[in-house]
Amino acid sequence: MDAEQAKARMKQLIEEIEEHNRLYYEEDAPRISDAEWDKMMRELQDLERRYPEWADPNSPTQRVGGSPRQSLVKVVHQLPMLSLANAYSPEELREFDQRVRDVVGDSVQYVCELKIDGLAVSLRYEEGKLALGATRGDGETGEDITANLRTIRSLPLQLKEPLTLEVRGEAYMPKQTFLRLNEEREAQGLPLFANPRNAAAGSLRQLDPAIAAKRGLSLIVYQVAYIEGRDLSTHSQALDFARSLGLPAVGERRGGMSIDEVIQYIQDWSEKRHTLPYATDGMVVKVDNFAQQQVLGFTAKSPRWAIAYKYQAEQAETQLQEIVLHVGRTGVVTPTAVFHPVQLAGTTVTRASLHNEDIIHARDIRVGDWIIVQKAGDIIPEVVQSLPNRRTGKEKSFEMPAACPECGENLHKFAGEVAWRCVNPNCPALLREGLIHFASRDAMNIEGLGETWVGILVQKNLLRSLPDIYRLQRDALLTLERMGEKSAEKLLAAIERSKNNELYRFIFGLGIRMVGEKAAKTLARSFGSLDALKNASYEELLSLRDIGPKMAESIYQYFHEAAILHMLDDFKKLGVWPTENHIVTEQEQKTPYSDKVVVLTGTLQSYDRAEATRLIEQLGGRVTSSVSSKTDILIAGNEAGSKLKKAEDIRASGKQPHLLILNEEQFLESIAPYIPQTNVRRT
Ligand SMILES: NC(=O)c1ccc[n+]([C@@H]2O[C@H](COP(=O)([O-])OP(=O)(O)OC[C@H]3O[C@@H](n4cnc5c(N)ncnc54)[C@H](O)[C@@H]3O)[C@@H](O)[C@H]2O)c1
Ligand SMILES: [Zn+2]
Repeated sequence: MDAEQAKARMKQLIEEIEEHNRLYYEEDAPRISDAEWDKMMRELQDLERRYPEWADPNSPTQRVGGSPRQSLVKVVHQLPMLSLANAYSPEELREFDQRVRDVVGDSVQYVCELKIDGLAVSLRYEEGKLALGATRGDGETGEDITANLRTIRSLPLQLKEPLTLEVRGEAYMPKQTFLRLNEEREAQGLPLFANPRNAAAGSLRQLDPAIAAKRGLSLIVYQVAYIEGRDLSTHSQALDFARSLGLPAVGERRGGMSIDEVIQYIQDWSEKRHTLPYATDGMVVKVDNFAQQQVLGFTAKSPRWAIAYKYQAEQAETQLQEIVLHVGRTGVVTPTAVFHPVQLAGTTVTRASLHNEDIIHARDIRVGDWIIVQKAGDIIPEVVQSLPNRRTGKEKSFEMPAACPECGENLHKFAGEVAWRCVNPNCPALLREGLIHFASRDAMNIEGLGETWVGILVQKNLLRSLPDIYRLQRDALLTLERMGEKSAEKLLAAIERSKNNELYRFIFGLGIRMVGEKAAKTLARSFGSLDALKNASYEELLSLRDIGPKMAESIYQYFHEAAILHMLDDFKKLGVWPTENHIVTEQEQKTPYSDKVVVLTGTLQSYDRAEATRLIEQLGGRVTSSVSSKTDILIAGNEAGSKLKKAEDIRASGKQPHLLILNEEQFLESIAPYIPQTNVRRT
């Protein structure tokens, strides 16, 4: 490669890496595997080393993470939050050790800690109380996620001593929780998270703490950045002290090691780590002594006193036996690879989702092929590639059938989608999955009506639609094998009880495409009844908080389908027609903002400008940008300046004596009765 080619390649790599960083750090939805990303990054680092004259000072090799999300309040870190340099082999660890000893001498001792795959957060306690929690962001500026972090049970809100300090840690989603979350999302037809790290990041970086609270996140503290009035001399000591204060300091750790011992320790954990409840992707090696750390210092991107050893994703070769198809609740037909059992990251694996037809063809995967499988993020099995040179000629290319494997109707592919769907509303697969979802805990919560009984009841023709649940009779149930008197009564009682459910549960249970629990709550609160929701226009739907054009379209279409309207009639006749008690609509209820002219100034901690604007508009107000005698309400956040002054002047001058000036707290109070409860705090 000549210099010109190298220059072009570097530019191309930077562009690609930046796009993937955006998807990964800002959207929490990576499109390539970590291994692929690491490879690009290494190539770029290598080129920059060989052609320093072309190296871009703003290259992703010189920067940490991504930009903070616009909708969240930004936090400037008092001490920057950095990334870690990586090592992929014992040789690279020895090189690291050499660099360290060149600077601080041979007395150095290392601490090793398992590297949990989550997201870095910084936590500030003031006089023992949790005061601020933030994401890493770009290392300099992160996002305020205090409200979400408060919902993590392993995190103390109050330390055992009233100290002011800052610690860093990894917020993560345990493996089981992650798998369950993705199962739920799949059932709801929502996009899946690629790995626990993205799931944890996605949960913490959104605006509703109620959602974070439900996501079962956990946290481990791996660094004490600062403690007021304490002299600690080693990292190990600092973590022990953090633990004594009640902080969940990292437990899988060992100190006092030479580099040989470090390499052995890493080896010892390479298999054992799979038995931990959380996903790990490496081992962090740190110089223990703070004075030595200080001498070593930092690069722009990472400390020179630490390095992350990354474990290779475990891979295995096996033979693909068949590709089976599963029809989900939304009708999406997903191909799954079934192969000879292999051991991967501590479990026996026999299947892996192939996601869709395009992926199968892009990776040229044929039935009968030898394939390489691995666990992505060491959790979800995936087929990496086929091994074409081991083919015998008997392998068969996969072809998506034209008809649904469950009902035989033609499958459809919608514009812009890669998935094939069964759109037959009477497809037994759709019916079965739909019933399971309707009865599930977060929807109508009908205890006893799980996968097994739904399967049986559908098979026996006792359930042919959702409303059929409310037509089940005791006698019919008792004809079923393994259904005793007691269970039948319990089931019928649970069904009866569900008639009194909140409206949102019913809306969520309907399984409208893209409508998750949160959107269902918004719809319930905004429309108050199914009759109103049924008749909502596309524009009305679109005007709601959290509902974008695609979702609005999906809801609108749903309620304009004859079969659906027929089904809703059925529900109504059966007395299943929940309504919302606290309806909020502009027409029915005047709010403090109805017909008011409102100006926002300064920064609010709870909402960004766009959101606050939308809220006020939903409550009937009109938001303008400048203060005048027509202004009715001024909402003044932190650092409110000239507009606040002008409003005070106008009020004092008598031109608009009723001009109301609210600080953030008063603003929150004024809107609280009209928005869904979001202040979920542990008690
Ligand atoms: N697939 C993609 O598109 C894509 C894009 C960008 C980044 N990535 C992945 O992200 C990685 C880079 O991200 P990064 O900069 O966050 O680096 P990193 O995750 O490799 O290492 C730094 C992080 O490790 C974490 N950590 C866990 N345990 C720790 C401990 N005991 N001590 C110190 N830190 C600990 C901290 O959160 C710290 O910020 C890449 O290796 C790549 O795998 C993937
Ligand atoms: Zn079908």
